[in-house]
Amino acid sequence: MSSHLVDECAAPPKNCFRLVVLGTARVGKTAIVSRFLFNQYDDQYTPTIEDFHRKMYRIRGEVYRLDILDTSGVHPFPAMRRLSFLTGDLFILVYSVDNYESYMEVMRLREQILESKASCKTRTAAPPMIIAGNKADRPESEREVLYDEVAKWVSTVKKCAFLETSAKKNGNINELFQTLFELAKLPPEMSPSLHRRVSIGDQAWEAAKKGISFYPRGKQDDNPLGVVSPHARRPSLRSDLIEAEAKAEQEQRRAEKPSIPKISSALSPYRSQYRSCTWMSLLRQAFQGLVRPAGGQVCRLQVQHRCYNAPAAGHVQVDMNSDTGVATVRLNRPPVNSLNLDVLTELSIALEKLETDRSCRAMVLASAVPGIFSAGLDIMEMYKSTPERCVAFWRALQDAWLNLYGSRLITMAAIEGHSPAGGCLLAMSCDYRVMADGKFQIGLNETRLGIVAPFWFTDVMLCTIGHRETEKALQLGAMYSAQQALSIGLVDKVVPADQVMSTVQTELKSWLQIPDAARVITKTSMRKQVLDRLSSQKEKDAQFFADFILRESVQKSLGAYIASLQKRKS
Ligand SMILES: CCCCC/C=C\CCCC/C=C/C(=O)SCCNC(=O)CCNC(=O)[C@H](O)C(C)(C)COP(=O)(O)OP(=O)(O)OC[C@H]1O[C@@H](n2cnc3c(N)ncnc32)[C@H](O)[C@@H]1OP(=O)(O)O
Repeated sequence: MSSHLVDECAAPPKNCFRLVVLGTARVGKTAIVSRFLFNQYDDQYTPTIEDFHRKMYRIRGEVYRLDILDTSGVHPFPAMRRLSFLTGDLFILVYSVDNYESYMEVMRLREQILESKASCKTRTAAPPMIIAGNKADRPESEREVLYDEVAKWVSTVKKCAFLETSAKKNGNINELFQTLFELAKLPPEMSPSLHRRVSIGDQAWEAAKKGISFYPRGKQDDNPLGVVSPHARRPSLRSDLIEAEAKAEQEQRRAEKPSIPKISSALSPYRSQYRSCTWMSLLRQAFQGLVRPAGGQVCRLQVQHRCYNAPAAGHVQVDMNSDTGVATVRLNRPPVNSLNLDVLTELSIALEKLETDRSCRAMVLASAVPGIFSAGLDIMEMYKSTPERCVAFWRALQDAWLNLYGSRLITMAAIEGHSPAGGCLLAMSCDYRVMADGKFQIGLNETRLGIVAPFWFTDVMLCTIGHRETEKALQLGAMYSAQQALSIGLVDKVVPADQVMSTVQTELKSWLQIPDAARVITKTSMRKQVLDRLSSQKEKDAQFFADFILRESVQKSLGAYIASLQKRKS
């Protein structure tokens, strides 16, 4: 490696770290990051959705990479938030000294991070954290959080430090990072005052990436230096997972755990259990601690790299048209787009990303599998499962639905095939539905499986077709043809299969003419009650689902239904 090369790719995994900054809105998270990276302070408050920064260092001949995730204070995106907990190596939790509630949120955040890390069995439980009591420049009369109270609490928690800071006055910002880096055993030179900041233009950065020295010819400079990447883009979920897995391997090696089974043999038994799961999805589940490989041991990761390098799973394909601001999201899990934990997680994240993409105004939900919109929830997720997996699965469904039903975007369902149960829920949760005429069916058929549609499925159907039709539809587990669905208002338009997409595009034109703000306020006010009803009892609902679905009688019904599906086929 050239001693002068500061290349994003040149940092070995052991030298790559992700710092996640969390806290409620308006506590100064972005201001702290901005001080650290650019020594700048902006008095204007602009809410952050999620900002990503990358700083590269060259320290004692080695290249280091620090990624910084500056998160949203209001957290409407639970999947993204959980991912930030899982992928963070070190954390800054920020509260404002004039806001006691923001301090309480910091205490909650710490618990949630530890919970996430503990659920991911390949990671160590307590990552290094520092608590920042920001806005310490505020007059004492406005102070709501006492220094001593926080110091006392922090003294009782592991791998945690505390400082009061002022991003505005640049008070203790350097110390904040220095203390955190020390706690995390990172090179002290990563602190702002201990390296030379290199301001680098795009061209120079490109030169550096090609290995061309950006120092004057012949001049040697071995002092530590740091450069903020001008092109930092948040890595994809897939890259996040690859990196997190690589880290987990390192941690494990460090812990010198003996006799780790090879992943290929360790995970083999699960391939029959989770039909048509890809290796990628199994790995993800293993990473989430939801699948325990044979012998209950943690998997070897060298092999995982090979698996990740295989074609991406891509159960949810997103195609963003930046000219029109319309994204097309296609479910892609042949043969029937059944919704398992993996698909639901991918869907949630895709929706969250579109939600934060300011250029996106509308979304078409469709299928990449001919003849199927979605066969609903993956029955295999509910059959002979464990309570923990059931809860995780249900949470993923809740999140995906909350993101879809609560989306600010214009959402349209292009139903080009069958759409039972969970598939019908997804379609009903959009603003408009176009369905293909012919043999395809749609409806909430849960009772036919011996299960019961949860209250939020019912609520959405009530809002779509009214009380009387819902009552009949749910009790009978009715499946409707496209024409029948049109007659009760379950879909808005029926057209020949090859015209579904073009009809959606035509309909979208009139929706796109409405000013977004007025439309979003209207949509929110219409949907808020239904969304709030689930949001306020997510955990209770997840637990209830797990208890219900694992009942012996329900399992028996599901078993019989699975057999009937297979019999019908043969
Ligand atoms: C008191 C309050 C209670 C609170 C909560 C309690 C309970 C929770 C309720 C949960 C709500 C549930 C929602 C759901 O979504 S349940 C899923 C319901 N879905 C279905 O019933 C669809 C069943 N499938 C079909 O009807 C057909 O497959 C089709 C969608 C019409 C497509 O037909 P076709 O193209 O002929 O395909 P095949 O039938 O041959 O299927 C291909 C293979 O796929 C398997 N399959 C089908 N659907 C599912 C599914 N949903 N999950 C998993 N696997 C599925 C099918 O068995 C075939 O497999 P094989 O090739 O191995 O035989």
